[in-house]
Amino acid sequence: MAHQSIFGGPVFDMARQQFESVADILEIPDHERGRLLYPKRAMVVTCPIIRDDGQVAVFEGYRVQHHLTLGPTKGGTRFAPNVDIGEVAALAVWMSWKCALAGLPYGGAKGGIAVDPRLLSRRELEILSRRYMQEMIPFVGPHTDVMAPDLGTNEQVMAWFMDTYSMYQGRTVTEIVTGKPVSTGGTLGRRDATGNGVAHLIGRAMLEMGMDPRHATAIIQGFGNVGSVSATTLDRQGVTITGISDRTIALYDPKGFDVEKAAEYVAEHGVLKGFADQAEISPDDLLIQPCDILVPAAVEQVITGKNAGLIKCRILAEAANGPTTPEADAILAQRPDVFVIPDILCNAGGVIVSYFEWVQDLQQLFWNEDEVLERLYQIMDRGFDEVRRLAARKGISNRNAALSVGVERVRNAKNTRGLFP
Ligand SMILES: NC(=O)C1=CN([C@@H]2O[C@H](COP(=O)(O)OP(=O)(O)OC[C@H]3O[C@@H](n4cnc5c(N)ncnc54)[C@H](O)[C@@H]3O)[C@@H](O)[C@H]2O)C=CC1
Ligand SMILES: O=C(O)CCC(=O)C(=O)O
Repeated sequence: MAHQSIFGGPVFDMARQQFESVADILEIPDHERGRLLYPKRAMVVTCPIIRDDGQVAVFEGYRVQHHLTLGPTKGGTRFAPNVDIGEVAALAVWMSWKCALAGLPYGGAKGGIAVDPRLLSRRELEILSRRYMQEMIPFVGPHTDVMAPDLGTNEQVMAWFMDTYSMYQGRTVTEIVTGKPVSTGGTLGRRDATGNGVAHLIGRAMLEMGMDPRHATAIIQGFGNVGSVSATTLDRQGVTITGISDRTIALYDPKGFDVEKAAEYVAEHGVLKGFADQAEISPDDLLIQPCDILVPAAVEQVITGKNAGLIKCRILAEAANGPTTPEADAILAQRPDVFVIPDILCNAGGVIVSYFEWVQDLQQLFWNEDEVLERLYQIMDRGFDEVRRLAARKGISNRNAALSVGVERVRNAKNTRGLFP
């Protein structure tokens, strides 16, 4: 970039550093780098709503479309208090490499509203969701940009997005968002897809390392959609879940937790606090307890230069986007005892099944759950094999291998289309 970009901040800086490392490995010339890294389009909207007490509150919303070279852009929408344009841009960049690694015909996008959804009533949440989609209408479309759930959003929010867009069009447009309830054009298998995919690839890593799930322990940070499904799926495979946490509490018990019960508790109370408070541990300490599998499934930048040397897992399965900083990566590069399943590979199950949902909505032809799962695992296995082969051949980390495949696919498509696609 010839001038200071508006895309900055610690999370975008991470995406930029990762990209530069991989661009060096791939020997991408300088003149191609800015075009590959910086987002194509970004939108900032102001969403006013009338609160239940009659006061007007104003929230800022964002949507960043990273590249449109391979098809529409795709990615989730995040409702969280500290969302900003830099974070959303980084998440959009990661979506691009993730979709390309999985071979999906999409560029990456991400959106969000700077709001704590837990502080809104259901009515306020609905109005804000609808207002955000209304503001985004000129910017999105089933062949332009297709939203999905992310941190702080869920199937219900997707249903409101779809309904708002459809009312504007005067017809039902289910293919405008994915991650919808099955009753309104959603696909079987999407709700559990990300966590299922995470558990599937942990299974692949355990197989490669000769580990028996029945003798393995796991610690999961974050107990929302992705964390709770990863935990319950691993539990069903025989893994003992010795640590769980959310934003309210971290719990550790070497004997293991009944994670089905924990999920029921969270479904009823919204948070883990109160579930097994006698096992409370500090959130920082949870991450450095001995375990075979550590699954960050919450927010960015939790494995850092400070704790990367202290974590005691054999598998680090990045269910969250961007949980590991470049400083931590440098430390992990000196730790062959830790097998990293990088985020763009590990959590790709969500967008892969979103792609299936979009295809089904476009065709109005719906698949059964076995078909969804079979195709999901096929794509995830292909990605895992590709990453492991490239990492071995080039002697690079799994993260650099995964990013190399994604970045190179986008680069090839851009170069084949020409300079101004
Ligand atoms: N929902 C999806 O399909 C996908 C989500 N992801 C990523 O997975 C991660 C989690 O997303 P979801 O489960 O959908 O969100 P969610 O909103 O359903 O759950 C988030 C969980 O993390 C906890 N949490 C938040 N801040 C925390 C902190 N500082 N420490 C510990 N726990 C914290 C929350 O209390 C909650 O339990 C995010 O990084 C998201 O980008 C990635 C791919 C797809
Ligand atoms: O399902 C999707 O389209 C995107 C999910 C997502 O936001 C992610 O993979 O980070």
